[in-house]
Amino acid sequence: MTSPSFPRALPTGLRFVPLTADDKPAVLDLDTWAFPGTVPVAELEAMPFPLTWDRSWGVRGEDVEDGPLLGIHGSYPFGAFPVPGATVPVSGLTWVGVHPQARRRGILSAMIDRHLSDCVERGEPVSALFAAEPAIYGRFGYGSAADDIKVTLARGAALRDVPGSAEHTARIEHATQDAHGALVDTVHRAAGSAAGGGLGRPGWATRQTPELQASFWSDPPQWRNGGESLRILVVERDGQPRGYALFRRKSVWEDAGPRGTVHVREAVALDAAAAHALLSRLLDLDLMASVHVGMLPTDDALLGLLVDTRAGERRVSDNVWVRVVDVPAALAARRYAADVDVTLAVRDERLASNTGTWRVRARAFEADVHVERTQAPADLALDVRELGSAYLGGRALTGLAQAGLVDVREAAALGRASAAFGWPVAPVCSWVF
Ligand SMILES: CC(=O)SCCNC(=O)CCNC(=O)[C@H](O)C(C)(C)COP(=O)(O)OP(=O)(O)OC[C@H]1O[C@@H](n2cnc3c(N)ncnc32)[C@H](O)[C@@H]1OP(=O)(O)O
Repeated sequence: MTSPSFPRALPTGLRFVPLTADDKPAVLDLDTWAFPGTVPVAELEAMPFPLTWDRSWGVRGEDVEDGPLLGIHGSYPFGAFPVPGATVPVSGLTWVGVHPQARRRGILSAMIDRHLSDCVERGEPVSALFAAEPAIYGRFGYGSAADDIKVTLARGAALRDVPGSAEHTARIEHATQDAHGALVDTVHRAAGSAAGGGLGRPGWATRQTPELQASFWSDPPQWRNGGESLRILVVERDGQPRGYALFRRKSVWEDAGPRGTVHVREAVALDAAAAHALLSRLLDLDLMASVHVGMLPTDDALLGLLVDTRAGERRVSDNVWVRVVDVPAALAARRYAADVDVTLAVRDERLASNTGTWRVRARAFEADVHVERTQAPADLALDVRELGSAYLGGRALTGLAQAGLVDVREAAALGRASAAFGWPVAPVCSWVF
């Protein structure tokens, strides 16, 4: 891989500084400037911290030895991030913040170039993120690559019968990393790789570092939003865990009586019977009137269990965004859902080594993928942002073309390429990084 051609420099008078654990108070201070909140920095300092320090950068004045930071960003090392039919090293961009007094001077632009350059150096052909605001990242070549569904169901919402559900036992416990970390990890990974009969769910990132694990499981009262401490519902069959839901209940009392709410942070099941066993119990908790389940894939089993397919309120949100950093490496690393032989003219304003026409050849679902630069005419032309949108198989090239985001030069190629770049399992990440 080659270095980015146009790394943008920081505004005059500013410099990048590598961050260490000693910078934690300054990082938290900047973060609370960027993301206003009510929890004092001193209390945040006592909480587990998710960043990997040697992948984290700050921005300071050139003549300031330490003191306040003006910008920060970091990345998580997702060494095995699921993409269609494979895993790829992905750099999860995170904790991006710029002090309000320093905004719109180009600090983020320089931080992104630094990040992309770090990805290139580390051999991470793809970067992914959750976007705070959708208007920010497209200009840097990130494309929205997946959706998730948040659903609110009334207590007792009717579910279809599923054979085998009654054979599950359930336990409800205080959720802790010590007691449940290994179980949750095992079931979470298994659900990702078993999806689609073993095709795997793209985007299904696992919490790969000890820092991410500790942060995921920490449950400080300040983050509970009036709810109880974190609980876990585990459903088991023949003594083996088959699904879990991490949740908290929130008491609400109105004149008419109890109207409590159940907030499910992550619900994962290995098959339809386990999903039924899980959801039927969540929908039957005393004193609760509704159940909010967040960050489900658009093809999730829980949604398919409802008798009334219009039951509840559903909200679709953008989930992970993808930035292809190294086009040939990224395209060769995934598999394709149909035989394909297509030429793509890719534009990338930040990483010139990606710009050009690429021929992609693959057989359906096979690992033997060929990607090479070509002088042949392009069938389709697109920005690297749209390539990122299509990369996990969740956004059809046909739809992007209809929106004018893919330029179709060879009409017959569009449908074939779209079928190949798609994937039978909807991409999603079940937690925000
Ligand atoms: C992966 C994550 O961590 S997501 C979290 C992102 N962080 C936040 O949302 C916290 C609050 N916001 C901030 O900290 C800052 O405003 C940031 C990080 C979003 C932007 O930082 P800045 O240093 O102001 O960005 P910068 O000056 O480099 O702007 C680059 C371009 O993006 C545009 N831009 C930046 N932020 C936004 C935004 N929120 N909405 C729309 N456009 C934006 C700028 O207008 C500029 O456009 P131009 O190139 O046409 O002039």
